[in-house]
Amino acid sequence: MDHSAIEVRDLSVSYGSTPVLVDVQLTVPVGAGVCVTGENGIGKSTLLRCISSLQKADAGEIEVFGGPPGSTPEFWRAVVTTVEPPTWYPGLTAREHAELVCRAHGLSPEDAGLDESLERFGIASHADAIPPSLSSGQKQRLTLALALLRPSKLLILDEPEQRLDPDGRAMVAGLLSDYLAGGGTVLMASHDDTFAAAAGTGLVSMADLHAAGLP
Ligand SMILES: Nc1ncnc2c1ncn2[C@@H]1O[C@H](COP(=O)(O)OP(=O)(O)OP(=O)(O)O)[C@@H](O)[C@H]1O
Repeated sequence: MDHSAIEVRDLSVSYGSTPVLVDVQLTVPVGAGVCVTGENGIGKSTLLRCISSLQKADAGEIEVFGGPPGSTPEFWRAVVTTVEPPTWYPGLTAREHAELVCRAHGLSPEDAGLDESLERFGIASHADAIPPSLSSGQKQRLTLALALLRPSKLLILDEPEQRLDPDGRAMVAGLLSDYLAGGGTVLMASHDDTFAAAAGTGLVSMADLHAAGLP
């Protein structure tokens, strides 16, 4: 049966008595790139967390590739989310983190292009450092390198451009554009319209996702 990559219907989330998402609707077809935009605090991360199954909504339905998010190993094989800040394994280097990601997905580091990836992301010279010792931008580069090193069908990225320098933003945008060209689906939140356009994603305003206007 054909289904969308993401289908969100009537999603509502409140923090205490404060509604953040009210009857939010969103459809992301397979192979599409969507960038959710909007002011700080409007609920972009909350939406991405719910779609990633990292947060329960108060009401509404979410389907990812036709099923409930987060409930099966198939979901986690298909979906990469960087919505939650990464946790690093104590004492493992950046390269060893990348090796783990490859092997967990049945790939040899050579076949996955680990060295090329570390090179492309500008972290090859820090491959033997542990991630907590990297700068914030280098940590973000490593996070995205790990996200793209493994096979997937859907990327859910919360402000992937944050902390990246202009060259880094252009490089990541190019890789996301390639990911879409290869048939992958991207849902991200961003404050950088230029980055979103370079990545090949279409802009969707968070305010417009509320069926009855903003809460
Ligand atoms: N765990 C929480 N407890 C209480 N309030 C929260 C919690 N998480 C988020 N909020 C509030 O919900 C609103 C939406 O937050 P969210 O992080 O989803 O917004 P955002 O659009 O991603 O913002 P930004 O552009 O700053 O990243 C904000 O007002 C925020 O303070």
